[in-house]
Amino acid sequence: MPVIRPYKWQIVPQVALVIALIILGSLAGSWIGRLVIIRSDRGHMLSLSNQLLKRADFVFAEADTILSKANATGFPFCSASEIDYLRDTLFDTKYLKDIGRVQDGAFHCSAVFGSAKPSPLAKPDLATNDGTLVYANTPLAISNTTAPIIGRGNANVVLDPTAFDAMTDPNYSFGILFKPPGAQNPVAMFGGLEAGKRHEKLPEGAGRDGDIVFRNLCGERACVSLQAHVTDLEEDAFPIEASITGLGGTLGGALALIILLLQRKRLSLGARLAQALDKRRLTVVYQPIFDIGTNTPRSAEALVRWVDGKEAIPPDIFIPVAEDEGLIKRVTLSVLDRVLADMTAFLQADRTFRININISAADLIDPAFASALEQRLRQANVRSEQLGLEITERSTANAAAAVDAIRTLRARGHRIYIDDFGTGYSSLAYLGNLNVDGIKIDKSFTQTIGTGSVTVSIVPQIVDMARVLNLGIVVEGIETATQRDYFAGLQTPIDGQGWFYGKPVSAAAMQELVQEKF
Ligand SMILES: Nc1nc2c(ncn2[C@@H]2O[C@H](COP(=O)(O)O[C@H]3[C@@H](O)[C@H](n4cnc5c(=O)[nH]c(N)nc54)O[C@@H]3COP(=O)(O)O)[C@@H](O)[C@H]2O)c(=O)[nH]1
Repeated sequence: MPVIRPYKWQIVPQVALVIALIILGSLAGSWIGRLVIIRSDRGHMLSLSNQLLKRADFVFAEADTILSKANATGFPFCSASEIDYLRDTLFDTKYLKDIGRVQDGAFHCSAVFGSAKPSPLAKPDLATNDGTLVYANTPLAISNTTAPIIGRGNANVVLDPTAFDAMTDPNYSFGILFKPPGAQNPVAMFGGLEAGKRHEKLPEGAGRDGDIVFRNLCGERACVSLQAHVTDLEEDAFPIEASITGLGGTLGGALALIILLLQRKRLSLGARLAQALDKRRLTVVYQPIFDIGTNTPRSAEALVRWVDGKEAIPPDIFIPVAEDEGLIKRVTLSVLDRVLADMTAFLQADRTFRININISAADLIDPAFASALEQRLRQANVRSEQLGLEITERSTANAAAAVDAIRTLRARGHRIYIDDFGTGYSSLAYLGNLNVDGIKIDKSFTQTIGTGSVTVSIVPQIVDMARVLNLGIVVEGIETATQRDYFAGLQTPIDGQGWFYGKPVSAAAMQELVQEKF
């Protein structure tokens, strides 16, 4: 009987499972959330730095073009017509605030100021060999702001200090650096990051340094340095991470509930089976086994059936439950009881006929099993030779115990067959040591016959080896005449079982079929 534990001892592991899966789900969710966020941050940094670089290259290219134009206006220096020309030119630019004319280190006129009193130019932050002068942050006369200025020859241009404002992101700081041809180091012109500061590992690179993640990249005329504090990114991503963590926890909890429901269903199947056994509700059908050569029935396999209310529960489902719940020995004996109730008279009338029942590993190694069989058979006046036992390869895993048990059962007169042969791990040599009477070749081999499958090619080898080891052969799952003919052609005594000979039927129908064939 299954051990029924008190309710409180059943509930503790269930609650523990739910909590464990919620925690595991949350941890997995948090881990996935962080991965998603890191990936999305990386993607965002890459795209933002590319956009900034594109804009920077455009701004500096525009400055370069306009400087060339301003140096070659063709008008008299700072004349009204030159100033008009500069104004027209400025009007067409996108990121310039002014175009000025300079001479002998002094500013003379510009598009915005017109003609002015010459004023000396400040000291540039960078002067290159080709005469480019770079002013990173120059106070503007027309407003309180500062702006970057680039000069060359007798002209200079004021760059729009807001050129990158539309691209700012509160979580990221950037620096836009101008890299004139021939300059050793670029000069920071826009953005909060200044040239030469930590993390500006220019020219190229991306990575993490302490709390800071950075990405630096350079184009033709400009370099971009983009950085963010990991803590800011994490803070910003917190709602997403929390949602994914919550989702993970919920999925973990749902999984735990599904496991518990399935477990409960399985447990309740066990309880229902125990009840069916108490009320003797299991029945048996019989499938005849024929001598393929003579086409005569020699034995039959008893197959258990369980109809619970209106639901027919297949043995594939309830036998494993019976094995797990410690009910399998009761199932086996109840099958035997049913076989004896159905077949005793028939077996007494034909002492050569045999019924096979399926037994499990637990039956095989149970020292009381052989006696339980003997007692029932004696009472019914049925010979041990008339009850065959089918065991699976799995149930012989404990080889030493299996060998002993098989020896005992054979000594009492039972024939022992290895069922579903070929689906497990045992070789024919291993079967030689087990000392069984025969093998039942699994129906999966039979079904490949006539299909050209390579699996067919090992069937003759199995048959030959079985012959060498003096093992009886039963082929399962014969459904067609082609399959039957194939085995008949192997010129060795083989028994066959399958729908071709007859489906599993009631005891009365099976007896009728056998009597018809004799
Ligand atoms: N421990 C016990 N196991 C048992 C018992 N009764 C059955 N079983 C095992 O359950 C598995 C499924 O059995 P079942 O649904 O009864 O299927 C059997 C046949 O109906 C089926 N079969 C027979 N001929 C054919 C065929 O031509 N084609 C085809 N597709 N199927 C066919 O095969 C099953 C018989 O298999 P086997 O036992 O390997 O000979 C099954 O593993 C049973 O063993 C029980 O009382 N105790």
